[in-house]
Amino acid sequence: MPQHVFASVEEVLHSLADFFVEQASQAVAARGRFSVALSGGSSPKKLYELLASPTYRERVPWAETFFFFGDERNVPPTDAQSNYLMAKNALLAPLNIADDHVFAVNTLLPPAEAAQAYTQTIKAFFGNETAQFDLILLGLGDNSHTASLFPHTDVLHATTADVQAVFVAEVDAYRITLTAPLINQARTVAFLVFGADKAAAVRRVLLGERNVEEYPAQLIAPASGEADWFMDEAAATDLER
Ligand SMILES: O=C1O[C@H](COP(=O)(O)O)[C@@H](O)[C@H](O)[C@H]1O
Repeated sequence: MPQHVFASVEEVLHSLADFFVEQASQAVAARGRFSVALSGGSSPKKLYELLASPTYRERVPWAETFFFFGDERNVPPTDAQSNYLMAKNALLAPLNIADDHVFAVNTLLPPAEAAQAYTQTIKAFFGNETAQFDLILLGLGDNSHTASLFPHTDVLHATTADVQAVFVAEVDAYRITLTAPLINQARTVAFLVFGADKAAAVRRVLLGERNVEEYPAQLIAPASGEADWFMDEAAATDLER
């Protein structure tokens, strides 16, 4: 598992931003476009702001970049909990990304319908080819969830590469998420994790006994190779002992 561990969060973010630039350039050179699924939650906002900053904005082929979401909260796109809204404010609006390059989950539909519609959106984008994102960004919750693959939820048993709605008792809400089989089809997968509160989860997922019900992020095993982990020393600290 390639691990990129740095002392400061700033260094982690720069390393992942450089990785993003590299993946985007390679994808555009090889296939003429770059498809990326963004993560939500608390960690990626700083990455998106960095990518939109003067240091990076000229280095990414934004006109050829197409944005999807790895998971979404069941809230309107104007809600502070919305992953789409966070990405819009931090990345998409500052870069003036065209609307037809952004594929958000339609959360105005009931969750199961929103998931089905998003599956169709992804299928239509990839056409006759396998739905293989160039890059999927992921985070890790302190309970070892990633995307909206939460411990002990039905979606952990999904065998189809699609999008599903899942009721998560722990947050008392529906989430809409790419399934692990769909994530594992990606060309590259990158986790962004920082903070000491994630250290135990990092250790459980990377070094713990296999127990995907308890540690859902263990389901992530891209067919194309191993996922890259971008972490600060605080998050990686328990890997040493
Ligand atoms: O992959 C993801 O992980 C997070 C957990 O990240 P956190 O930074 O909020 O702890 C998850 O909730 C998020 O929606 C997802 O895209």
